[in-house]
Amino acid sequence: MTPERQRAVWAIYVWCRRTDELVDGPNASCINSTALDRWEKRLTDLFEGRPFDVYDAALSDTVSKFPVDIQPFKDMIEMRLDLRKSRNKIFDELYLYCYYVAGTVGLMSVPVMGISPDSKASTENIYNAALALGIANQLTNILRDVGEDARRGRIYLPHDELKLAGILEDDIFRGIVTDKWRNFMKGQIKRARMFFDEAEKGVIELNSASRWPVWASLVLYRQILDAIEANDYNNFTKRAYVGKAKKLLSFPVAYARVLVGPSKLTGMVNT
Ligand SMILES: CC(C)=CCC/C(C)=C/CC/C(C)=C/CC/C(C)=C/COP(=O)(O)OP(=O)(O)O
Repeated sequence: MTPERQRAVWAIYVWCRRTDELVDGPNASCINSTALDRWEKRLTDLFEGRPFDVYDAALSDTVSKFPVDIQPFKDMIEMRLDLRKSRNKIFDELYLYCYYVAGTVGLMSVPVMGISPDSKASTENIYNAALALGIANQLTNILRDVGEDARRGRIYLPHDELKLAGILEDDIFRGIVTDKWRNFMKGQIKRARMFFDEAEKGVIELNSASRWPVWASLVLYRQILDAIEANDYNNFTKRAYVGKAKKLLSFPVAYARVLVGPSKLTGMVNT
């Protein structure tokens, strides 16, 4: 990415990381809605060019250079307290959680990545693809960390789908890979891949300088799903990850994939 875009992505990352630490970090129990109101006030101040500290100033700089919208940042703050729960009854609840923790990051990123001047796609479709990548990444993150989250007393997977698959919470806490678990995980992985497919349609519509890093990140994160399958769905005690060799191989493949622009590839048809 261009140095300016790199700095902008770092500034967004740092703000998201600080927000995540506030709400989900080691001292989250001391953070109440008043504290989050103060954090949101700092956000509106930095968007208006009045940053509080050097990190806020980095995001102020980004806001002054790219048409970044404040709403996804507010969304990431607004709902975090309500969503800080350790269970999801249905997928809609899990989806909402993924939107606020990761979908928002996709929406924050599009103005920095830039849309190709050759793109024929609607802005809405491109933002939907960015949202889908955030959701896909977060779902993958959740499927990778089932054992780790369970050890923290958290089961993000939809309760109704677990019940339908005949899986009890205790089965997850015990961490035994059964055929029921394998079948359940196959469905979860299939759904996560659907969101990656949705995201793919939008990558090619981005500015040429941004396509490769975004595509590479999509390919790399999606390969975590392959690693879970390769581990025979044991995401209880085995951490699925993409090895260095496979990662390195992914970069030239990703580069070749995005060399052509939206005008030549069947990117996103205006629907
Ligand atoms: C596709 C189009 C049109 C644009 C791209 C838009 C982008 C860049 C989307 C990506 C959004 C993104 C990076 C979301 C964050 C996903 C995620 C799982 C974050 C978790 O981060 P960590 O908490 O550091 O992960 P670990 O759990 O591995 O520590």
